[in-house]
Amino acid sequence: MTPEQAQNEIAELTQKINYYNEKYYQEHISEISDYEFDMLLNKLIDLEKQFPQFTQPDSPTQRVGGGITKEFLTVTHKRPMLSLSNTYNEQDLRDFDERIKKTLGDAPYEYICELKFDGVAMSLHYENYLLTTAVTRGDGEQGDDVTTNIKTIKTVPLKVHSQKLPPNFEVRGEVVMPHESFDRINDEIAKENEQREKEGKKPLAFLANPRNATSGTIKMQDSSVVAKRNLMFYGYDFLADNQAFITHEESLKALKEAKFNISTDYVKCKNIDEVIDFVNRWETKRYDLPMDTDGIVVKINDYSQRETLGFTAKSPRWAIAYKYKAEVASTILESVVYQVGRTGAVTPVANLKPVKLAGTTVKRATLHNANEIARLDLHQGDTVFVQKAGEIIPQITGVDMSKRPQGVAPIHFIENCPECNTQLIRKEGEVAFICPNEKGCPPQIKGKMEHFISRKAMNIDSLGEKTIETFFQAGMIKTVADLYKIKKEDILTLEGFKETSANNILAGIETSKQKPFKNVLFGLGIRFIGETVAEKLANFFKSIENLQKASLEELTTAPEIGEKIAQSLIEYFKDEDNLRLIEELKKAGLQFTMQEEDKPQLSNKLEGKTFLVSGVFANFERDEIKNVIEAHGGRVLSGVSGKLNYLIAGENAGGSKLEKAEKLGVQVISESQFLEMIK
Ligand SMILES: NC(=O)c1ccc[n+]([C@@H]2O[C@H](COP(=O)([O-])OP(=O)(O)OC[C@H]3O[C@@H](n4cnc5c(N)ncnc54)[C@H](O)[C@@H]3O)[C@@H](O)[C@H]2O)c1
Ligand SMILES: [Zn+2]
Repeated sequence: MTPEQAQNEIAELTQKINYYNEKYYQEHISEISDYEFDMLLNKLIDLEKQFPQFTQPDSPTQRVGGGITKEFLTVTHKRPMLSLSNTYNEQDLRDFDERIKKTLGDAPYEYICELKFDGVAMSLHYENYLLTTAVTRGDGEQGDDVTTNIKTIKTVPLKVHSQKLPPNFEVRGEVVMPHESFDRINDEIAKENEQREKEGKKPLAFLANPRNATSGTIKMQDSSVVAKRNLMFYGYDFLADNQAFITHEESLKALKEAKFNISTDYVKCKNIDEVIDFVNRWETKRYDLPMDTDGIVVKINDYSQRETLGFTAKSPRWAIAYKYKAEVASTILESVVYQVGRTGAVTPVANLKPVKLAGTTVKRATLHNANEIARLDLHQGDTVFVQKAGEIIPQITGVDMSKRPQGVAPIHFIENCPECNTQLIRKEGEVAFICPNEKGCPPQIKGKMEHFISRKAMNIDSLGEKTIETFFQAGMIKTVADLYKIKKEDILTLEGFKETSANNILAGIETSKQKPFKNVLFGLGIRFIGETVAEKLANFFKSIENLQKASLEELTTAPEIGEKIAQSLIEYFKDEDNLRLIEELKKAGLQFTMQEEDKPQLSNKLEGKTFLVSGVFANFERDEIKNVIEAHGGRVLSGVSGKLNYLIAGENAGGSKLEKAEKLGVQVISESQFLEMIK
C-alpha cells in the first residue's frame, strides 16, 4: 500500500467508524454487526500503526465511542470510564497473557473471568451508603445523569447495609434487558400496530435487539415507562478513593453480600489455559442465560498489579474482552416461503442466494413470524445480513438499505394457508398465524400421524415420515385410527413394498396396542398435552372416561394442570370427530385405562415429601430427575411455597427461587445430597 492509499483509507475508515459509533450510541441503531464493526476498527488500528502520521485527530482508536446528550445533566466522571480492548481469537488471549507476564516480571498472578453482559455500562455512586447518582459511560470523561431511570431497576440497591464497604464508593456494572421483557415489549408493539393499521397510522418501530433496547430505554424521559421494562443491573467493578480490598474477587464477594446483583458465573484462573477453558465452556452455554452476553471479560485479580499494568487512552492494560463471533454474511433474499407445521402454525422461511457462513453454505434462514418480517421491513430482492449464533437455523439480522433495488415492494405475510387455502387466523395474545383447518389441512393431518407414531407416543418405528406420506397420498389413512385397519393386501398394491416390509409394518402397528395409556394420551396430540402432562393426567385420572367426564374445576385440581391445559382438554372432548376417533381406537384395542404396573415404583423413601428442582444436573435431565422423585414416592411441585420441603439446586439454579426458598425456610439440597436420600 502506498502512503497515499493508506492516508485515504485511514480517512475513510475514521469517518465510517465514527458514523457507526454515532448511530450506535446516540440513536441506538446497529447498521452493521458488532463483528463487522470490530473488523473495521482493527483494520484502522493496523493502518495507524503502520502510518502513524495519518492518524486523524478524531480517530475512534483514541477514545471511547459514546457521547453525552442534551436531555440529561452532564456529570464528569471522578475516574474515567473506559472501554475494553477486545479480541475474537485465542492467540490474542495468549499474547495478552505474554504482555502481562512481561510487565509483572516473575510475580505470580491470577485472572478473574466474568461473563460479558451485552447491555449498557453504568456507574452508580453511593454516599453514606445511599445511591446518589447513576451515570452513563458517555465519552468516558463525561456521562449523562440518568439516576431517576436507574432507580426504577429492582436489582439496584438504593440503600446499602455493609460492614465491608466504605460509606462512599462507586459500583460499575451493566444494565441489561432480559429476553423475556424484550419479547413482551415487541409483542405489545405488534398489537399496538394492528390497531394503528386500522386507523391508518404509521406503525411503531420494533426493538431491534436487547442491547439497543436497553440503551434506548435508559435515555427515556418518562421513568414510569422505564420501570415497566424490567431492566436488570449486574455489578462487576468496585471503586473507592482508598481501595478497600486487595483483590477484585474480594470486592465482588463484598458487593454480593451487600445485596448487589453480582453474577456467580465467574471463575478464578491461575493461567491462560484455564481462561481458554472457561471461554470455550461458555461459548454455547451462554444461550441458556435469560439475557444476552457477547463474550468473556478477563481481568487481573490483584489491584496493585492492576496499578502496575496501567491504562492506554481507551482501555485498561490489565483486562481484555474475548468476544464470541456471531458470524455474519450478507446475501440476497430470493423469496419467502411459508411452512405449515403440525399444529397449524405458519412459519415464514427466507430462501437466500447460497452464501458461506461459519463453515457451511447457508441457503435458508428462519424469519420466525410476521412480526419479524415487519421489524426487518423486508422488501423483495433485499440484500440481507445472516447470522449463525449457536442456533442451527441461521437468522436474518438486518437489511443492507444501501443495496435495496429501486421501487421494490415490501413483503407482506400471506393471508391464506399455502397448503389448503383456508384463511389464517391469529389467536389472542399469540404472535404466530395459524391455519385453523385442523382436520383438512394436509401437513396438519400428516403431522398428527407422525406425532402419533413417534417414539414417545406409540413408538411404531416400522413406520416413518415417508411411509405415512405414501399411505396418505394413496388415500389409505385419513386419521390415525385408519392405521389399525390397514391390510397386507393394501400395502402390497403400493409401489416399493414387499412381503417382509409389509409384515414388519403390521407387526409394529400391532405391538403399539400394548403401549400404556399415557402414551396413547400423548399420541392424540391434544394442544398443550406434552409427554409429562399426559403422564400426570394418566396417573391422576386413570382412564379416558374419567378424563372426559372431568369438569374444568376437576381438571385443574390435578397436579400441575393449569387453566390453559384444562381448557384445551374440554375443547378436545367437545368435538364429535375426536370422540369418534377415540371410539375407533378403543375398538382397535388400544389402552385407554391406566394399568398399575405402568408407573414404575422404586421405593417409598421420599413418601410424603415435596420437591422442586432448579438448574442443570450432572446425572439427570430435568424431567428425568422429576420421574426419579416420583418413582421413590415423592411429589414434585411447580413453585416455591410454604408446602415445599426441598429445593434441589443444580448448576445455575434460579437465584430468585433460592432466595425465596431461603426466606421460607425451605431446605436447599445439592444433587449429591438428593442421591444420598434415595440410595
Ligand atoms: N454495530 C455497530 O454499529 C457498532 C457501533 C459501535 C460499537 N459497536 C460495538 O460496541 C463495541 C464497543 O463498545 P464498548 O466500547 O462498550 O466495548 P465493549 O462493549 O466491547 O466492551 C466494554 C464494555 O463491556 C461491558 N461489560 C460487560 N460485562 C462486563 C464485565 N463483566 N466487566 C467489565 N465490563 C463489562 C462494559 O459496559 C464495558 O464498558 C464495539 O467493539 C462493537 O462490538 C457496534
Ligand atoms: Zn391449511
